[in-house]
Amino acid sequence: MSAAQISSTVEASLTALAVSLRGVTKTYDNGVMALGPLDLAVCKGEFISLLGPSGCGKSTALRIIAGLSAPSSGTVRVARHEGEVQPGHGIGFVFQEPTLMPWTSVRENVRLPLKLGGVAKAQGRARADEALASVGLTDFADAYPRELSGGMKMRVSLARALVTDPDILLMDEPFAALDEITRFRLNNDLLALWRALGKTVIFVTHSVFESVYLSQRVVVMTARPGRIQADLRIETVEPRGEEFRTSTAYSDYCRRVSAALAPSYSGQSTL
Ligand SMILES: Nc1ncnc2c1ncn2[C@@H]1O[C@H](COP(=O)(O)OP(=O)(O)OP(=O)(O)O)[C@@H](O)[C@H]1O
Repeated sequence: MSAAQISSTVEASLTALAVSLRGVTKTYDNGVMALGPLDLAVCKGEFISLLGPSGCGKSTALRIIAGLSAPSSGTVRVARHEGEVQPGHGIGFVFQEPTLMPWTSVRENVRLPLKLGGVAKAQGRARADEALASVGLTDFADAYPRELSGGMKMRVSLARALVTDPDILLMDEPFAALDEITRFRLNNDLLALWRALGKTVIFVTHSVFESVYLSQRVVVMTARPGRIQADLRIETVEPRGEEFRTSTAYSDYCRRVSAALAPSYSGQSTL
């Protein structure tokens, strides 16, 4: 292969990446070494889960990708469909807590990022309604957060993250506080949205089962400072559904991910 061919191959593989972290470390002001060095590459349109013991730096990694926190060293690259941008741009973030404003309607909660971005009210309301439709909450646009169940609040939070049409969705244990039936339903709805919208998703979870069910890749992190312990590809027939959740392939993957996680909790505690 000629030098020109090699360089165009390298360029093509870089443009296919949504997120790339190289040698990223994070040491907080209190001296806690939270992360790294962490190397992680996520392709455009990929759905990956980050799994690891409590305190290993999963949220820190998401915050760095979102541009909410600066790495102590290393490089972070984030790309939108049309090219590279600063960390934080073209990104939607869903937190574990829905963090809705209780004094205003569901529609106004979802419109907030557009309002902050200066989008005109009528246009913002139309886009908020579209985002609410995508999460099945059209009939609740005028409701107040106190009138919603936990699962519905999380759907609103997801709609608020989608309303700016980000290419990358960062999700930090979004379903951890929900009961199992609601969680399974939201897992299925999230997969349907991901297939329909073609977003890149980086999903933090403590659940081996959830990570295997949702992701194309499960990235297992070591105990703090978090590094990559294992990177497992989950290959199965798409679209996924209850057939996959109850299959032997699913339990085999869960066993493999659990085995990859074991060194993180069988060593000395860093909690
Ligand atoms: N702002 C901060 N200042 C100081 N230390 C911090 C800060 N944020 C996080 N840490 C520490 O950094 C480490 C990693 O935290 P982080 O929240 O990223 O881990 P995590 O893997 O997401 O944890 P969990 O799974 O419990 O949510 C922890 O030891 C935490 O106490």
